[in-house]
Amino acid sequence: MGSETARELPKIDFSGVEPASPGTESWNSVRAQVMQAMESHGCFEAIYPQVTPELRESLFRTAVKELFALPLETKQRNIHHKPFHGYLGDIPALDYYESLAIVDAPLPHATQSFANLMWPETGNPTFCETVLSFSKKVAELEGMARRMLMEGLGVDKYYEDLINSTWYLLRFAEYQAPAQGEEKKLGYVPHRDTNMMSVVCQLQKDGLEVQGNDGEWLLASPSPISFIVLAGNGFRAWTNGRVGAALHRILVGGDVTRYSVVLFSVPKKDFLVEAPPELVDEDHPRLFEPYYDDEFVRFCVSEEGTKTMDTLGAYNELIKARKAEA
Ligand SMILES: O=C(O)CCC(=O)C(=O)O
Ligand SMILES: [Fe+2]
Repeated sequence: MGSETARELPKIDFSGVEPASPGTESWNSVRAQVMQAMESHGCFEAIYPQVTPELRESLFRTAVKELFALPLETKQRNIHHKPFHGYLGDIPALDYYESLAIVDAPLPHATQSFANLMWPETGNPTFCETVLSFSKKVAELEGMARRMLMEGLGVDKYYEDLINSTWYLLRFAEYQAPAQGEEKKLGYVPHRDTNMMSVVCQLQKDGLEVQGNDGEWLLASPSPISFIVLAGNGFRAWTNGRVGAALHRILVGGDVTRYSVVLFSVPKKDFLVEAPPELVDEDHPRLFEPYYDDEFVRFCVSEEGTKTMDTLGAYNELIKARKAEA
């Protein structure tokens, strides 16, 4: 016994907790599970029926479908100056992958201007309504998980500051099925997210895999009411390594095209990612030099950054070397 259970991601039920309920018994019990899962795996599966299966269905069957069916030139209007914040397609090593992103998705004007760009004649009100209610609810889940972790680490006094210093990016991705009969292919290379936390929603059961501590890949298999919550390098740095960033990848196989919608919490441009003093002491020396997310992302897409699996570690060495030179 045990071994099969241990191969699954920790599963945590958020159905009884609400953003306004810190301190309740159910909040505290979920918080203990979140702490344990994040410290051991850097991720967990969240059961979260607050996003109903109906909302998920309309997101994937209507909004996402309509979006990817647009002509390539239209999708390419989704431009953003920061790498990985706009349209992505035709990327070497990501042969099956295409994606679009909305910066500040939970804000009505941001989703509306994205829709105006994609559907200039109508602004697609149904798309906006679905995407807005989805991203607002998922942002609440991210906020609760982040708050619980901060409480668990004794640094929740920074919660409001941190929420005000991050914004949300919503990314829609399509992974083409490889030719029929072929074996599974890498849809997205193994990586750790650069941002604070990511919440993955997928319609199909498989695709996303997370590396366990023993190096084995664990298949995430969320249900129609669950999500995968992953800690990224931003949160790893901010928590001085108390929370590890989950290494993950996407495998695609069979003849079903995979779709995902992921909400990322991202440090704002002027926010210095730096562990608070409460998380640094003799037993926990400071692991990472303070940095700005934009510069870290630029490093991650550079030749040097793409050569390493531990982007944060390599970037940190670079900052230290630059400081020593100065
Ligand atoms: O598409 C997914 O499910 C996740 C992709 C991913 O890991 C990412 O965009 O960082
Ligand atoms: Fe990722």
